[in-house]
Amino acid sequence: MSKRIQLRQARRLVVKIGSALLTNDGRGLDVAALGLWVDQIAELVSDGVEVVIVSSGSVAEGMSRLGWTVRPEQLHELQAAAAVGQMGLVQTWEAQFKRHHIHTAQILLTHDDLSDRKRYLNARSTLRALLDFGVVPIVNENDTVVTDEIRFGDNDTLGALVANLIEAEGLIILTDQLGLFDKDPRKNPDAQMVDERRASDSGLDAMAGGGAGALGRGGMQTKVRAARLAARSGAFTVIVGGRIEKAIARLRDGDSIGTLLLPEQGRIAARKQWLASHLQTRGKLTLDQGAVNVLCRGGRSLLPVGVKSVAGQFRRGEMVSCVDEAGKEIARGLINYDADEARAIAGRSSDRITEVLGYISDEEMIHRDNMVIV
Ligand SMILES: Nc1ncnc2c1ncn2[C@@H]1O[C@H](COP(=O)(O)OP(=O)(O)O)[C@@H](O)[C@H]1O
Ligand SMILES: N[C@@H](CCC(=O)OP(=O)(O)O)C(=O)O
Repeated sequence: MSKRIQLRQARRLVVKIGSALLTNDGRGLDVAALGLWVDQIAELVSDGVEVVIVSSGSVAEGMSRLGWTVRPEQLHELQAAAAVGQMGLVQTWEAQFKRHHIHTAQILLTHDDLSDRKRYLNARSTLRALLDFGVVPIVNENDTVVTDEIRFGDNDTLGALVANLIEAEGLIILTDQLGLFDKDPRKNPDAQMVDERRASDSGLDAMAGGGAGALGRGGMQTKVRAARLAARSGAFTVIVGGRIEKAIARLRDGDSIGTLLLPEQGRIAARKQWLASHLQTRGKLTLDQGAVNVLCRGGRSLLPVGVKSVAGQFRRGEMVSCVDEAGKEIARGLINYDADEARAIAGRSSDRITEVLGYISDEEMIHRDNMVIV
């Protein structure tokens, strides 16, 4: 069997696990299965791989704890079930990772959090800090405060958005089927599994038309869509059976299990394209010659010390243009400070930011990952 290099080389991964798998098809949290995934993820972590888990199952687990056998129609009942079930989910993840002396953290997100630039940067900084500390974040939708998402949303999309957010190399979607089939295998016993495709392949849509299982929200359609979303930041997606023995460890070894959906372009090119597509700039930073030279060499962040003046009104997370003293545009990027704060720290060394602002969110005015040289 040919080996897949993508997974062997990955340093940062998102692992998304669906409701049916996590809750033993709705019978209650499958602690044994969860423990086995944790063992494999702990091995990745000790290998130096950074892992974020996107865990579904709060509604299913809440229903099971409350003794409900039929999924309620009322939104607030679903939200109540999610709140009850989330307790069990995070407790179980925490207890299982504790066996490996790994800390976990609960992150509850809504789609809005990731579309608002400022909150996007905040979520990104928190997740990055957790990963730096060797913690495994456990992400789910914040079902208490969302309305549409609990009905139409799905964690496949959330998994892809998190992969974009942390610039993961790959998204692993564990589900109750062995992978993506050319038609719904529950209804078609002759269905064939897809081994590898481009995520953009339009032929995938017809295959994934079959709807979700009783507990899941998305089915394969949302998984294919998630793969396309992940591909926008250059990440690959694997859709794979979570009940396959040692699925995660085997993927890491490069085994061709499940379906691999590939991006069109690499991560750096994809990120630059994404940044470049944010055409609207909200402000302008004029840089001194030293900063211009450093940025033009590439691969470096912009520090406040290299900024001579700040024009415009903008908020943290918005796109600004960086120009040289003659007004020629050098770079664009997502700024870490509001306009007034940027004005206050411009020209100063980063170790004075706390003294001037009373706090520090980042040492850089614009981080190199959030900047494109023009
Ligand atoms: N082409 C397909 N290949 C595989 N599964 C499919 C396909 N079309 C529809 N499905 C259905 O999608 C289900 C998985 O989606 P879902 O229930 O949302 O899972 P999860 O809880 O893992 O997100 C499978 O049980 C399967 O019946
Ligand atoms: N926040 C919800 C997500 C539901 C969901 O997306 O389920 P799935 O399709 O099984 O991943 C929950 O935890 O139940």
